[in-house]
Amino acid sequence: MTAADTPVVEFAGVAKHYGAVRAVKGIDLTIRRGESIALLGRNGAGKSTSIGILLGLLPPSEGRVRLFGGAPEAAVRSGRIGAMLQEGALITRVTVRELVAFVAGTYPRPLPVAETLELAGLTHLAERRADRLSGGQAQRLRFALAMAGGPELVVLDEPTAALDVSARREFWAAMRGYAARGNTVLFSTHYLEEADENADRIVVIDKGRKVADGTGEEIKRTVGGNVVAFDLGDRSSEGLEQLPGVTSVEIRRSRAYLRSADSDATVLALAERGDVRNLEVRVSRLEDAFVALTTGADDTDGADGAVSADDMDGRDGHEDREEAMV
Ligand SMILES: Nc1ncnc2c1ncn2[C@@H]1O[C@H](COP(=O)(O)OP(=O)(O)OP(=O)(O)O)[C@@H](O)[C@H]1O
Repeated sequence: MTAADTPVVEFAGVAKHYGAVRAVKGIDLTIRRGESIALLGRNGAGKSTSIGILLGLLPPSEGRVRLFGGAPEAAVRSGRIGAMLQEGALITRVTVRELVAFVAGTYPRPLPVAETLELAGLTHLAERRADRLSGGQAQRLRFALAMAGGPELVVLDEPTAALDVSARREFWAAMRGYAARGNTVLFSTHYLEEADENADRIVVIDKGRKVADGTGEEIKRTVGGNVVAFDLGDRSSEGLEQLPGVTSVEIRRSRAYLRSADSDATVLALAERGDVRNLEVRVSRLEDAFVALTTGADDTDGADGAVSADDMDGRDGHEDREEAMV
C-alpha cells in the first residue's frame, strides 16, 4: 500500500466504557483521503467519545485506532490533524489575524495566514478583535484556527450547534472550500440536512454502534421507498398490504399510510380501487431513514420501520427540512 492509499482514519472494533456506561460498542470505520464524513446521531449516541478517541484524547477500552497508518498522538503532534471541539474559548484583546498567525506559528507546515483567513471567510474581519465577533464569525475563527496548521484532516465536533441558519450556511461554505482542496473532513452533527448537504458519506451512530454508513441516497434507500397516504373514510383497509410495492401499512384517524418500494405502482392500484381521496405521495427523506435506523434495537416503538402519521405531517418546506434535528 502506498502512503496515498493509507486510510486517513481506521477504527477497528473500537469500544469505550466509562465505568458501567458503554458509550461506544465496537465501531469499525475507514475514512479515505479527501472524503467528507458526517457522524450523525442523537444526544449521547457516542459521537464526542468517538472523536475524543480518534484524536488520541481518550484511550479506547477495546480495539485499535490508526491515523495515517500510525498512532493518533503522532499524527496530532506532527500537525496533520486540526480539531474544533465543542468548547473552545477564544483569546481576547487580539485581532483575528494575530490569533490565526499565532496559532499557525506553532505548527511545522502552516497554511499562509491570508489563505486561512480567506478560506474561513474572515478576510474582511482580519483586523477585528476576536472577542467582538458574532457567534457565526467566532465559529469560523475557531475553524480558521483548526486549519491554521495546514492539517490534512480536520475534525469538527458539532461545529454549528449554536448557529442560526445563515451563520450555518456561511460556516459550511468555508468548510467545503477547505474540503475542495483535497483535504479530509470529519464532522459530527444532529442536523440531518447538514449531513446530507455537506458530507460525501454519512455514518449514523446510535447507542454506541454504527447503524448505517453510506451516501445520503443510500441511507434513504434503506427505509424502502416512499410514503403514499390517502383518506380511507369508512372504507375497509383490507388488502392494502397486498398492493404492488407496499411494504407496510398503518391506519391513523381514518387515513392510510403505505410505505411503498414502488409508489407509482401503488398509486395506480389504489386508483383502480377508487381509493384516491386526498392522495399524497412523499419521497423518503433522510429523516425517515434515521428514525427507522435509530428507534429499533433497544426501543420498542417503530422498530418495524412502519411509517407513522407524524412522518407525513407538514414538513415539506425546505426551511423545515433544514431545521430537522435528530
Ligand atoms: N466522562 C464520562 N463519564 C461517564 N459517562 C460519559 C462520559 N462522557 C460521556 N459519557 C456518556 O457516554 C455516552 C456517549 O456520550 P457522547 O458525549 O459521546 O455522545 P454524543 O453523541 O457526542 O452526544 P451529544 O450529541 O450530546 O454531544 C452518553 O451516555 C454519555 O452520558
